[in-house]
Amino acid sequence: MFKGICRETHNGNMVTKILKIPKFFTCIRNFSSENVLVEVNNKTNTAILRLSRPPVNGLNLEVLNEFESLLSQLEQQKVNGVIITSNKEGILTGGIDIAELQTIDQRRLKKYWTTFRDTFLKLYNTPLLTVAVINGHSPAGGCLFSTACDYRVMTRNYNIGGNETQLGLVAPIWFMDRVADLIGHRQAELAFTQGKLFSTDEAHKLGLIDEIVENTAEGLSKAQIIINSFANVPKKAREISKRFTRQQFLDKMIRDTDDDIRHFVNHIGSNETQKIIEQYMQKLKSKRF
Ligand SMILES: CCCCCC/C=C\CC(=O)SCCNC(=O)CCNC(=O)[C@H](O)C(C)(C)COP(=O)(O)OP(=O)(O)OC[C@H]1O[C@@H](n2cnc3c(N)ncnc32)[C@H](O)[C@@H]1OP(=O)(O)O
Repeated sequence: MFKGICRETHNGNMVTKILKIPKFFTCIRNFSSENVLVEVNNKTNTAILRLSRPPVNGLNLEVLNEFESLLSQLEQQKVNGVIITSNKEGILTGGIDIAELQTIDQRRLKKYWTTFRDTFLKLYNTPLLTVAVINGHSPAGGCLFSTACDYRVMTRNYNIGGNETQLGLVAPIWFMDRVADLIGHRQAELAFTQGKLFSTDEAHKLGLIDEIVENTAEGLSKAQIIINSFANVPKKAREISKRFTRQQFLDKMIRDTDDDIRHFVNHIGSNETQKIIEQYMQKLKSKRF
């Protein structure tokens, strides 16, 4: 049995009823937050999590907190898989909401970066099967979060990669490590020193994404096929194998937590970097990049 909630009015009063829904009854249960929409298909027990924060799904503190909390809920519900995508075809996410970086308040920067790291770690470390359906541009933070998933499919004619160097910023070392895991050290070195954004085709050739699809609908059904392909794999063995293959990266990232946060706060909080960020924002607004 699944539990569902139904709200109705009786004699002018709003009452909430807990409904018991038989498992065989196919329906969708939604429990979206403000910026992240979630629907779980009761038949496949697969969740689709859609970023939904106009205009570019910028990763601000609220989006990160909501994302992390929804993923925890899906872990508790023991869904068979989670598909991560955008509600807006054309942009998975514009990465970090640059407004979050426009401050020299060290406490604020520390809070943001701690949350950013924790959200990434939650996704990287979840025992759930995760598939990114990259249905639009995915620069910087967008690319990073997709590398945390177990599988990536991407629609044609968009860009993905770590463009921080082009902005005059330096991507975190663990982002570089994660990309190197997928495309090899040499290609990652070239990509990050150039701040390179790859086309869908280039990303596929390098192994940054696993498959190319024509549109979101095809991406979602491909993701479901990937999730189904694990149906006969013993769950515990898969989860432990995932943990083992990711343990080394995880240990290093956790060991380096203090250094990484300190470096972020000093780097972003310096007047020099603030000027660079301000100039980039102006370029972005006047579309001169
Ligand atoms: C020690 C560790 C240090 C770590 C440092 C980590 C630093 C950075 C990591 C990041 O993630 S930085 C963000 C990097 N992201 C980008 O550079 C993406 C920039 N955006 C774009 O390329 C494009 O906007 C887009 C995502 C491809 C979408 O293009 P589109 O033409 O559809 O939309 P725009 O007109 O360009 O944008 C609409 C609107 O959104 C504003 N905007 C875009 N991206 C951001 C963003 N990341 N943060 C805040 N605001 C953003 C853009 O300025 C437009 O605003 P208005 O002009 O409409 O007000």
